[in-house]
Amino acid sequence: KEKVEITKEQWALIKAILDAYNRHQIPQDVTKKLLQEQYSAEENFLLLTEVATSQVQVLVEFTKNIPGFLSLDREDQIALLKGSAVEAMFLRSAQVLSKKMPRGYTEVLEERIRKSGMSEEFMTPMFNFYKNIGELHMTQEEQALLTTITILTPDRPYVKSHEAVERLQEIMLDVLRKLCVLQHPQEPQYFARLLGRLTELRTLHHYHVEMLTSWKTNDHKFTPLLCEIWDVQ
Ligand SMILES: Cc1cccc(C)c1Nc1c(-c2c(F)cccc2F)nc2cccc(C)n12
Repeated sequence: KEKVEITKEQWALIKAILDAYNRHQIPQDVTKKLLQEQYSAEENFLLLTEVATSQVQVLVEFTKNIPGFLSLDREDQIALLKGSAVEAMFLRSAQVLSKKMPRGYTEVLEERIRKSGMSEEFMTPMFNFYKNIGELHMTQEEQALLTTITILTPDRPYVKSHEAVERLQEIMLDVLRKLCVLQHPQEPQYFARLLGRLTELRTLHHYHVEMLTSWKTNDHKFTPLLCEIWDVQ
């Protein structure tokens, strides 16, 4: 039986990332609107655009608090954010949709997604992902670390110092691996299952690019921040 030891420094890292992850949540006024506004495809899409924009803002704040991230090359920081945003947002919305949020927020969000004029071919894999994440019953620490590992993916477009990002990601992977062994002793393959979700995220990322194009074609409006993060004209 492998003896797993999490060092003092690694506990401090876990705590810093978890605090940042919990500190940066979507503002109440945005989530309140989800419960109040009426249901039409247009209204649902508008609300999801607001939630998406808010999720990007929350993501940028969270990323700035990842230990070591601000020491990376400035342009690489931008490249990592642009390259990982939708994957981190899929993880964040999966966590919201899989746990029972207060006041039926989860059901309302799901309902609005299903009735926002999104094509079936994207809806199915997306809700499949949400179900797969839900079945993992990840702890808060695991969610925050998995999001951090997604952001610190070295092979995003335009990343120059590949090694510097890889080194940082490896530190996080080692912490997550140990945490999984300690928190899921009955499931030796749990860490591997978590990493398998990162592969699923890449597929959803490709679907998302197509979604953006089809929304654009149907003349859907985005906010300037969403246009900037996903290079939409
Ligand atoms: C907030 C939300 C939650 C679940 C599903 C969806 C479709 C959304 N909304 C959007 C997403 C998006 C995301 F924010 C998280 C996950 C996957 C995503 F497709 N991306 C975009 C891009 C332009 C406009 C919107 C409305 N939009």
